[in-house]
Amino acid sequence: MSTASVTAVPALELRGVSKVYGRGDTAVAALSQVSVQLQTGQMAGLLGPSGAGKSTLLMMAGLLEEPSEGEVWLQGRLASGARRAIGDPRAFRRACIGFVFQKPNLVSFLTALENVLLALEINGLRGAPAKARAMELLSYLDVAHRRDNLPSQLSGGEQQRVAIARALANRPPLLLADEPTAALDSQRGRQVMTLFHRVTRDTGAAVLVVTHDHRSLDLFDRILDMDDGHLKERLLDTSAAPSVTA
Ligand SMILES: Nc1ncnc2c1ncn2[C@@H]1O[C@H](COP(=O)(O)OP(=O)(O)OP(=O)(O)O)[C@@H](O)[C@H]1O
Repeated sequence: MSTASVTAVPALELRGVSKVYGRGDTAVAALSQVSVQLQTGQMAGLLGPSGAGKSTLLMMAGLLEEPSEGEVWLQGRLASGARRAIGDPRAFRRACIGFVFQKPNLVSFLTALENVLLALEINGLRGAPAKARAMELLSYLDVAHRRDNLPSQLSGGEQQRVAIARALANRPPLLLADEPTAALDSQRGRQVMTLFHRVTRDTGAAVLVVTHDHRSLDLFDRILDMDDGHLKERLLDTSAAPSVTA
């Protein structure tokens, strides 16, 4: 048997990524030479003060913006710039990246179930298989009993659970979340963060979460600290297991 080690392809890799907004005197260096890898099955927290560049990093990782310099690689393929090897970035994004934002942004006139079905339909899944998949997701996120309710009839935590179900609809290998618990009280925030932890373990997705919530840091495999556009990995004490029963 070969003893050669197999190197896993990172779900996400930034290579020397910089982002400058504007020009001349008004130019803002939002990201400066950021290099980082995120493996499948890892949950990483992205922390830092306001204006540090966290959302900008997420935008690059999610192909919502192009870097000024450097490269974004997704699942081992160059995903940024003119030489990108992923085809249409919008189609790739729809199929391979799930997004969760601070506000759930559910479609207000569709029920919880219909919101998840919409995400499936956009990727070509309809009818009974789509309904089965949507119900599976709503059950997984403990909101199946609210499937026929409109977003306005759901609590903030329930809406965020539906938004996570929607983000997971197409089994994306990468999930990006920008302050998903900022609008929730600490208990509901912990519950939502615990769900991300569960998703990472159950689906093997790589999960990157921008957060200011220091109370849930025990749930993360890695902490990435951003300051003034620079990224630094925090050394963690891995001896303490997280409590995920919240
Ligand atoms: N579209 C833009 N045009 C110009 N400047 C921008 C733009 N987007 C972000 N910036 C600037 O880039 C820097 C980083 O912003 P970013 O939103 O990434 O920070 P952040 O860490 O996510 O902050 P917060 O925690 O407040 O959301 C800030 O100085 C911001 O003002």
